[in-house]
Amino acid sequence: MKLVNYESQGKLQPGILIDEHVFDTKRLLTAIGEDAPAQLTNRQLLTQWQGKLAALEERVVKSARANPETAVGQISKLRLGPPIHDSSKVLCVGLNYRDHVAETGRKLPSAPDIFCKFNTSLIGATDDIACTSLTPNLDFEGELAVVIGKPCRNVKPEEALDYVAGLTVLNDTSARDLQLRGTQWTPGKAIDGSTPCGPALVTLNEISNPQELDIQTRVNGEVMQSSNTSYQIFSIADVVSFISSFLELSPGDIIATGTPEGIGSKRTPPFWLKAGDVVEVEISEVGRLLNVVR
Ligand SMILES: O=C(O)C/C=C\CC(=O)C(=O)O
Repeated sequence: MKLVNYESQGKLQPGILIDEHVFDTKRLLTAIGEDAPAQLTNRQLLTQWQGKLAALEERVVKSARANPETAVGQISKLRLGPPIHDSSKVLCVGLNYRDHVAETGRKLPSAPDIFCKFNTSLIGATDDIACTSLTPNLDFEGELAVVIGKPCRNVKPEEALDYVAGLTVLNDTSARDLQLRGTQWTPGKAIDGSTPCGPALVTLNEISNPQELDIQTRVNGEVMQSSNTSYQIFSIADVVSFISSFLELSPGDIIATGTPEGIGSKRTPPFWLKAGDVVEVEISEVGRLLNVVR
C-alpha cells in the first residue's frame, strides 16, 4: 500500500495511492464499514491498524477499483505533504555509507551516529526548498527513510523489520556552515521546511529487498550521488535495533538511514545548491522527490 498526505482546503488529508490516483483514506474506510475518525492521520492509521495493513489494503483497493469516480485526483495534480506530518520522532543516521565516511575524512563509526530533525523540518515531494536566505552552503543528501509501524523497544536486529511499516524517500538537505559551526549538527540539519520527504510511505510488503535498492540524487539532471542501500554500514534492522535500545519508537516515527558518497561539500571545488536548482532523489521501488531550491 502507498500512503500519502494530500492537501485539500489548506489541510493535509490521509490518502491512498492506487493506480496513480489518490483516494481519500477516511472515505475508503467508511466505504468498507470501518471507523474513520474525522481527524485521522497516517500516523493514527498505522497505530490503529498495526500489523494488519495488508488485510486492509486488499479491502480498500477492491473498493477503490470498483468506484474509480471517488478518487480525489491524479497524484501529479495534487500537492502532497510528507507522508507522515505528525511523527513523535524524526531521527537520522549520519555517516552510514563507507565511501561517504571516506569522503568526509572521518573514521568509520562503531555505532550508528544519530541526530534529529523535527516535523517542522519536513516538506512534501514537490515543495520548494526555501533555505538559501539562511545559508550560502546548502547541500543535498539523498536518503532512504524508514517509517515505524508498531511500538518498538529493545528489539534485536533479527526482529527489527517486523516493526517497520514501510519506506519513503528523504533529502536530508544540510546547511554545512551551520552544521559544522559547533559540535552539534542540529542548526544545519533541522531548518524549517528544509527536508523533502515522500511522495508516499510504501509498505514493506511492496519492497523486494530494502537492502538492495538503488538510490540516486540529481541536480539539474546531473547525477551527483548514485549508490545502493546494500552499501550501508548499519542496515535498517541494525539502526532500528540500536535506536530501540535507548528509546521507544512509535508508529509513524521516521528514521532517515544516511546518505551515500557524492555530497556537494566534498567536491573540488565544493558544489552548493542555489536558487532555481532542481534537486531529485530517486529510490527504486520507493519513489522520487523533485524539489526546486529557493
Ligand atoms: O563534513 C563533514 O565531516 C560532515 C559532512 C557530512 C556528514 C553528514 O551530514 C551525514 O549526514 O552523513
